[in-house]
Amino acid sequence: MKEKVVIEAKGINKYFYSPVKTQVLNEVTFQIKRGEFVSVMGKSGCGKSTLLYILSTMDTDYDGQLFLDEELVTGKNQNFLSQIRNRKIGFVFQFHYLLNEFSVLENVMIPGLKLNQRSRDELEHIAMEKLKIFDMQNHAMKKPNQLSGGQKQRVSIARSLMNDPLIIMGDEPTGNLDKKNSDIVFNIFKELAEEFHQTMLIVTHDAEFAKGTDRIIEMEDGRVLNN
Ligand SMILES: Nc1ncnc2c1ncn2[C@@H]1O[C@H](COP(=O)(O)OP(=O)(O)OP(=O)(O)O)[C@@H](O)[C@H]1O
Repeated sequence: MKEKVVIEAKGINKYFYSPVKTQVLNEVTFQIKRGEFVSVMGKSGCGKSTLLYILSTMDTDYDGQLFLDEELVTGKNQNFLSQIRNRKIGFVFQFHYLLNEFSVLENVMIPGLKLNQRSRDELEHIAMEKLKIFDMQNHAMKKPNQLSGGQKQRVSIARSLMNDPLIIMGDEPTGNLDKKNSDIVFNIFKELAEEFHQTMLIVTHDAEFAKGTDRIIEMEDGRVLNN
């Protein structure tokens, strides 16, 4: 069976204008198919985060075309784009952005509230199921600041799964962790790839992490070297 193309970037160019016009992405073109676990690597400043902002529809100021789930998203209005983000994309960042005033369970539920369709009971049930995947159900009632760094990152990944996203995008998800916790987090991503066929695009400096993914997109000076 031919796998669906989940992300397609076609000739993406991006410029920043301060202090002078500088091209930071140069004809970026690639496809990611369903179930692929892909990492993006390249030296600091080569454009990885800039690319991720565009792919996640947060930055709309670029030339070229972006298709998500075989639908053109370039040029669509903010309302449409926020729907796409909430329904189709799960985010995992270097710093977890969990909210300390809410419990672990409530933090995982937050992306679910944005879809506005399910009752609180349903959302709690789904969030608990997501925590169970990572063996974090016994921490559900704690506050994030009562968890270790690795546990916080597991909660962030559980949160990214809340709306069963088509794709998970990560920006340095192991960047702030020691070796032991990086390995734990990598194994979680690997499990999502193998057991759930989850499509994932992860920006990383961690060569060991990247080696374990299905494919590495290498960037240099705003270009993709291998597509
Ligand atoms: N808002 C901005 N205005 C001007 N230049 C910017 C802006 N944001 C990023 N840049 C420049 O664009 C280039 C790409 O930055 P980007 O953050 O995408 O790199 P990166 O590969 O993610 O780097 P790192 O690995 O250090 O996070 C860099 O030269 C950076 O200085």
